[in-house]
Amino acid sequence: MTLAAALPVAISCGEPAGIGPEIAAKAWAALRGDVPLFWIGDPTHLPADVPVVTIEDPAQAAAAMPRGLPVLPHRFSAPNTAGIANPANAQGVIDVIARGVDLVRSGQASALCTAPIHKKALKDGAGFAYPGHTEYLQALAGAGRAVMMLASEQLRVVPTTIHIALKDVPQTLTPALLSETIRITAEGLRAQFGIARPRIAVAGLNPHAGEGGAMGHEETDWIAQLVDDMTTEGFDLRGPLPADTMFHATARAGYDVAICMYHDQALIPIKTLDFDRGVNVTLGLPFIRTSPDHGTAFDIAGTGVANPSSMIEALRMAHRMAQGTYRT
Ligand SMILES: NC(=O)C1=CN([C@@H]2O[C@H](COP(=O)(O)OP(=O)(O)OC[C@H]3O[C@@H](n4cnc5c(N)ncnc54)[C@H](O)[C@@H]3O)[C@@H](O)[C@H]2O)C=CC1
Ligand SMILES: NCC(=O)COP(=O)(O)O
Repeated sequence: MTLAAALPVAISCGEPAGIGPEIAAKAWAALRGDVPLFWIGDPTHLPADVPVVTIEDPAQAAAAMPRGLPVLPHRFSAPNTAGIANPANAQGVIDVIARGVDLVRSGQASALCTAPIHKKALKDGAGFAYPGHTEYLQALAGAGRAVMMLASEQLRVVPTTIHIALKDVPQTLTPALLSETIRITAEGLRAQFGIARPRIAVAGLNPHAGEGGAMGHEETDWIAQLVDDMTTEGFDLRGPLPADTMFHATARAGYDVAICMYHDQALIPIKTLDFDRGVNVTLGLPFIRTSPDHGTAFDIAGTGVANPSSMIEALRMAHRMAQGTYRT
């Protein structure tokens, strides 16, 4: 399909005080011949030297791409300062995400690629009830559970529990939650990544995967049994594996995705291996959503040094998934 004929990917602006506007503009410059896209946000938040083409309709995005970053304007009411979130802009950030979802679900955009939000700024500024995009998109979709996966060339990881305090992980982690996470992940890898029978590694919760009950009991109580039961059902599973030894190169070659028990168990290995090229993709939604793996980077916002590579990978992945051509 030609660039002009393909539906564009919608980019939500994310936190305007962060690096989101800068990496979106840099991604446009890198992808203008490859990926039709448009940015939803306030054009005054973009770096001053970015050529902007204001559009009224996503259908105008592809034709605008050679001339500048296509922008579907969404005006914010309060001033924006790089590196300092303005609470008065929090609701605008949330509204732009919802607008992007509407455009994808109404068939005007092919996928949503979200620039990073500052979770605390949204909570403090607008009482945002969700700890992240994943949970918000799940609520907007109203179609069951959404699962976070981070993917790069070297590794894919899924945190079973996501944005919760470490002390709450053991109670939140249940057989039903883990089983559902494995099912959604397997289906997502089949449908969106072209892996017919994904090889799935399941991490333990405790050091050394509990070492037979010597260092924790969740593995012997139920995780090992769940892995056995789902293997009998036909899933290609291994585990529970000690998390400290399942991410080295030889171990990684043995599976397509690692199901982890909590946020940092999953995200530390992938961000250490591939911070610049990791992509956050939400599985289980009735539409495509990707995002860079990093956050708002307030410490470098406005300085022009932000690396757009992860954003570029996220946009490429979204576009190829929408075209049905994304294969690992
Ligand atoms: N998808 C999303 O909306 C995400 C949002 N966040 C949010 O971002 C905020 C800040 O989180 P942090 O933990 O500080 O992580 P961060 O990723 O924003 O920054 C961590 C470090 O990496 C650097 N960095 C990040 N992205 C970079 C890029 N593209 N180019 C060059 N350097 C880069 C930063 O300058 C900083 O030194 C938090 O509110 C967090 O919740 C974090 C991850 C994803
Ligand atoms: N650490 C990953 C992260 O916070 C991204 O979460 P989400 O906003 O994509 O749900």
